[in-house]
Amino acid sequence: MTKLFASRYLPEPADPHALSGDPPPRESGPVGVLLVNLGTPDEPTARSIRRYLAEFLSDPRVIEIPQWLWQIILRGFILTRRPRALAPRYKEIWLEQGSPLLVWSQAQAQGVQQHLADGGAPVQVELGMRYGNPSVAGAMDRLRAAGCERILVVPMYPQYAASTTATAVDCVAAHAGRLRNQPELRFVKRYHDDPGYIGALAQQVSQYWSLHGKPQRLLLSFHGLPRRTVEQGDPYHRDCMETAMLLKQRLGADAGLVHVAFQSRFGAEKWLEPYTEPTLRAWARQGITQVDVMCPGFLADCLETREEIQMQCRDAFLAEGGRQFRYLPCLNNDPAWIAGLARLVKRQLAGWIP
Ligand SMILES: C=CC1=C(C)c2cc3[nH]c(cc4nc(cc5[nH]c(cc1n2)c(C)c5CCC(=O)O)C(CCC(=O)O)=C4C)c(C)c3C=C
Ligand SMILES: [Fe+2]
Ligand SMILES: [Fe+2]
Repeated sequence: MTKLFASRYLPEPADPHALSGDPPPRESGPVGVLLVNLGTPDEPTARSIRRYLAEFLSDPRVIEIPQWLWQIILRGFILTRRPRALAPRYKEIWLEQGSPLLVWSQAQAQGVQQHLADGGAPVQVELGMRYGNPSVAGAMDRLRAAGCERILVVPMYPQYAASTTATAVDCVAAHAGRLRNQPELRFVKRYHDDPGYIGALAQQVSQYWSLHGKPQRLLLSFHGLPRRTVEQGDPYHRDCMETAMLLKQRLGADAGLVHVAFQSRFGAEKWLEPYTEPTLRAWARQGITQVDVMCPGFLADCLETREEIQMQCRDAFLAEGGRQFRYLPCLNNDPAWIAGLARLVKRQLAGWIP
């Protein structure tokens, strides 16, 4: 019977004491921490970008229109043009070690691992990408192979959204669904108000201002979402506004200095407003000449921050008469942020580590 059918589950490492009547005490492995980020192309080439976008944009959590219709549009129009248009934009931001999103996410995983190891916690940290490499399934398998019976999943999005956080949870659950011997799983939902996160953002801004002076306005640019998804119950907009309010409070900023906008609109539908680039253009036309822009929802610099904000939005602001556009980088490997993330992870591991 067993030889006739392949198992529907993935093979497990054999337990040498299975079926023994008197097994020795179990050896406890480390606790696993799985940081999940979005993913990025392997190379800044049209071919690699096409593979990435095909996976990303086929996720029904990201594009909610019926798949039969969407796949016609995606395969017939988007994947035939967009990858070639994006390749030079990715090339401009590519780092020696690879895509910035991957490089910074790896640095964050290593940094948290180091902090927890220094604190004596028996923890193994892995990075998994929702789309592309290194995959979530591969990262979970590495943790299982290291003996992790418990895994804390931390989506690398401080503000919860169905198209980012929930799809990361789905992806972990889908892999767990292929396992016979599942690990115990915990998921972090959001940390948009976490003191370590807000403190690291505030410190970055205030240090910059004490060195270079304040601008007329600081724009906090968050990734957008279709407005409809928020009307249907996605809590993302409120999370963003709460982050902005807390950051404003921590900065002790004067009224009118800090503003919020939403970037990276995709498609014809209405997205969350105000939109980042039109806001910057309008400000320049109204006579605002100095702006600082930061993207607090992105923990790592990537195409959407380096190219869309630092290059495209800068050009738009200057073209309309703006004089000084300063982009404040994402938290990346900022030591205050890495320490804050390690504290957050430790808190979430309560009961799992001493
Ligand atoms: C089309 C729908 C999209 C939704 C909804 C969306 C939400 C969303 N995305 C991020 C973070 C990132 N997005 C990135 C790139 C990117 N995003 C979309 C589309 C949606 N995003 C596309 C098509 C792309 C690829 C680039 C492009 O074609 O314009 C990235 C950068 C990846 C990189 O390689 O550098 C990030 C990060 C969030 C946080 C979010 C919802 C809150
Ligand atoms: Fe996006
Ligand atoms: Fe974009």
